[in-house]
This record gives sequence, C-alpha cells and structure tokens, in this order.
Amino acid sequence: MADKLKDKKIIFVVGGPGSGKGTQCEKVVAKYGYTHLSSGDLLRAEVASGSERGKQLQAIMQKGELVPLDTVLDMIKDAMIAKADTSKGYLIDGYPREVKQGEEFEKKIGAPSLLLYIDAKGETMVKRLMKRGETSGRADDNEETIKKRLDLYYKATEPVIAHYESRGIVRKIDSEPPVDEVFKHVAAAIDGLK
Ligand SMILES: Nc1ncnc2c1ncn2[C@@H]1O[C@H](COP(=O)(O)OP(=O)(O)O)[C@@H](O)[C@H]1O
Ligand SMILES: Nc1ncnc2c1ncn2[C@H]1C[C@H](O)[C@@H](COP(=O)(O)OP(=O)(O)O)O1
Ligand SMILES: [Mg+2]
Repeated sequence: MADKLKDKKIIFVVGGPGSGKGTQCEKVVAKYGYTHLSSGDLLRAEVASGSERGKQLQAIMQKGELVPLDTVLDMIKDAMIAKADTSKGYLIDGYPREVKQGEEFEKKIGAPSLLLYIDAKGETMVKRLMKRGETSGRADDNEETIKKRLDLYYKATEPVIAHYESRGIVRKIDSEPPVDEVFKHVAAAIDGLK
C-alpha cells in the first residue's frame, strides 16, 4: 500500500501554534492543488467521532501535550494513501513536532523535498490564538494551554528545523506581515521545487 506514496512530493509545514500554518496551507491548496493534511485536524476529527480513542486524545490535547507518535503517524499515512490516486503532493501541517516524528515518517513514508518554516514572534502567536479562541471552539485555544503549547514548541519542535537545515530544504518564512504578503514568499518557495 505504501508503494502508492513513492515519488510523491512531500512538504513539511512547521511553525509554532498560531503562526499561520493552516492559513498558508489553504492558500497553497487553492493555487497548487496540493493535498493539505493537518495532524491537528485529523486528531480533532477523531475526537469529534466520539470514539474511545478520541476521548483519550481530547484529554491530551486539552493539556497542550503531544499525542503518541504512532497514533498521529498512522492517521497521516492512512489519509495520504486515501488521496494517493489524485494527489500531486502533500502538505504535512503540524508534523513533525519533534525530531523523532520526522525520522519515523521518513522510515514509513518518505523524505520531504521542502520544509516551510512559518515563523512568528511568541507574542504574535499568543495574540492570534487568543483571537482565534473567540470563535474556534478549540479546547486548547485558552491562555493556560497556549502557554504550554508555546513552551513545548520551543523545546521539542524548533530542533526539528535545525535537523533538516543541513539538508538544505528549509525555507524560513516571516509570518508577521499580512496573509497575502506571507503567501508570496510561500509561493516562491514552492515554485523553487523541481
Ligand atoms: N499573516 C497573518 N496575519 C494576521 N493574522 C494571521 C496571519 N496568519 C494567520 N493569522 C491568523 O492567526 C490565527 C492562527 O492561524 P492558523 O493558520 O490557524 O495557525 P496555525 O495553524 O499555525 O495554528 C488565525 O486566526 C489566522 O486567521
Ligand atoms: N504531530 C503531532 N504529534 C503529536 N501531537 C500532535 C501532533 N499534531 C497535533 N497534535 C496534537 C497536540 C496539539 O497541541 C494539538 C493541536 O495541534 P494543531 O491543530 O496542529 O495546532 P496549531 O495548528 O495551533 O499549531 O493536537
Ligand atoms: Mg493549524
């Protein structure tokens, strides 16, 4: 089955909570027709299903912690396979969140051609998440959980960027400007892919 994923373009989209990963991914889908898979969205869909596993995931996410690696990776892989016949390539949003996740992904699926590093200041991310929390209904968009998510991002996820830098596939995108401005740089990075 995983053979279906051979030779597909893979783009990792990495950045802090509220940095704008999901926003930029939607624009990439519209312009380039890539398949957008957000690990957070996949997990929230499992929670919404009301399954026993969903209840366990909800408790972890509400605390701002990472769910077990195998759970997320299996979900991403299944979703990739489900779209393989029609997909030009994949935007993997919110994964890897730690170096080990990247290593396991490469063992089971394949190597990324590009890592988009969506970068915003801590205070910007907090402001955006507090605003998003007014309407998102997300159990983790509250002050206490946001702080934990940010701490975990700096501790566990930032090292992911350094890990891929030596391969020359990291493109750092300043996500402070307005959305369309940020997207120009995202598009330039994708246009640079062979
Ligand atoms: N460049 C930007 N300027 C202003 N607001 C932004 C920008 N990018 C995203 N946002 C807003 O910030 C919030 C978080 O964006 P989102 O794409 O959900 O981030 P992430 O997926 O990285 O958590 C959203 O409410 C979004 O509308
Ligand atoms: N790759 C991953 N590994 C472990 N847990 C993950 C994960 N991706 C998402 N989660 C869990 C923990 C996160 O705090 C929560 C929300 O993730 P998200 O929707 O990607 O957040 P955001 O888009 O705000 O960065 O889901
Ligand atoms: Mg998101």
